[in-house]
Amino acid sequence: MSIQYEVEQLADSYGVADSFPKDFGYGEEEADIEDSPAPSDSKPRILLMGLRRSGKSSIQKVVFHKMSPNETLFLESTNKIYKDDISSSSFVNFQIWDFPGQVDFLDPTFDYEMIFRGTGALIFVIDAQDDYVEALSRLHLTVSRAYRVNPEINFEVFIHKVDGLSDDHKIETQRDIHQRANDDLADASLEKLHLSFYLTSIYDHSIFEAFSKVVQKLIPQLPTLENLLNIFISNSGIEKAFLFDVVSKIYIATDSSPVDMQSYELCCDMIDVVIDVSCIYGLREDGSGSAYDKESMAIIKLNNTTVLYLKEVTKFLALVCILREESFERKGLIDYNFHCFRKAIHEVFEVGVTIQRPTGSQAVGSPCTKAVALNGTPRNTV
Ligand SMILES: Nc1nc2c(ncn2[C@@H]2O[C@H](COP(=O)(O)OP(=O)(O)OP(=O)(O)O)[C@@H](O)[C@H]2O)c(=O)[nH]1
Repeated sequence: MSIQYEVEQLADSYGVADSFPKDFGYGEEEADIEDSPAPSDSKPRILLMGLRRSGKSSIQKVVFHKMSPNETLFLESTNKIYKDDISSSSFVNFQIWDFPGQVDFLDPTFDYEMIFRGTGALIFVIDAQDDYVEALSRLHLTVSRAYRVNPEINFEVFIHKVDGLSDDHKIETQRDIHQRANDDLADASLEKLHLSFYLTSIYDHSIFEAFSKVVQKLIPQLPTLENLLNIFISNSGIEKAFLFDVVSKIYIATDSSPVDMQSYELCCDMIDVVIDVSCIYGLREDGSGSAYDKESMAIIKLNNTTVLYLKEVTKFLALVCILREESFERKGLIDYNFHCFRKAIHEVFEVGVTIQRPTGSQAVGSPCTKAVALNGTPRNTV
């Protein structure tokens, strides 16, 4: 498909400190930000668990560190818990803990009570290209332990590496894993424990889509965001709108019309184009400046009368819309509605920050640890 694009004023300045370094600002292990509301260990966390070589580290590297899928072939096995704090450059203020495959619950040094108590979501990764009998028994052991400690955890199962399977085989594998995992829970009288299943691969957008759904469940403001998006698109003649965390390309909310993978992929690709072009042409001569800032916006006109429209919402968030060319003729109206939408989003997250502030760090184990803290609005820009 040939693409004609205009990228306007991609970057001006957010200051050197806010510029995107090569990995878009993600720190390595446990990089804590100075004005972080909670000490790094009490931040809500997402756990990545599963058997050895199931693909846990690859998922984390591809989604949050821009590693290309082929490079994951050279990843070494993880042999201790790897804590990745992604709050300094992402909207979502959480930690991801990547576990080594062989976590032993009987090991007295493994304080699983402490770990599960502060957990928002537990992602269990199953290698769909391998025999998954052992993975299923490990899944059962892990989720039943975790549920006893903290029934508030969202349990997510990634049936991973499905790029190697045919479409029929994918459906059959998902059905089989779903059936067996739930039978095991029923046998243990744990019917209330709900597992969600996703077919994923790092070689396409499915891993970003699945991670988006996991993160969305942890955002308390989700219904408000969806509502705002619905109002915005219905008053602007827009077909679909996604609110993206720019760095990870996770969408944290969309309007209530169904998501089709193609639209999502198109929007992800647009973010890549904007950031890449901006990194080349948007920085100052001395290389300072930021690839994404308040001025960031882009319009891409496709040759099938579809228009993609991207605009900055906050330091970490962008709105990407899909609309028809004829609707785009009323750009003034869209921009006015966007202005109101942006203001509302800032208000939603300002309230969130104000509510979080008096309590300071969240008490580990309190019900609110399920919800991720959000970097929705930069405090000094509203
Ligand atoms: N085909 C395919 N291979 C994948 C996918 N994800 C990961 N892999 C490969 O699986 C292998 C193991 O990946 P890792 O990410 O190291 O697995 P891990 O679960 O972190 O392993 P441990 O650190 O030993 O627990 C690597 O060779 C990856 O390239 C996928 O979606 N599809």
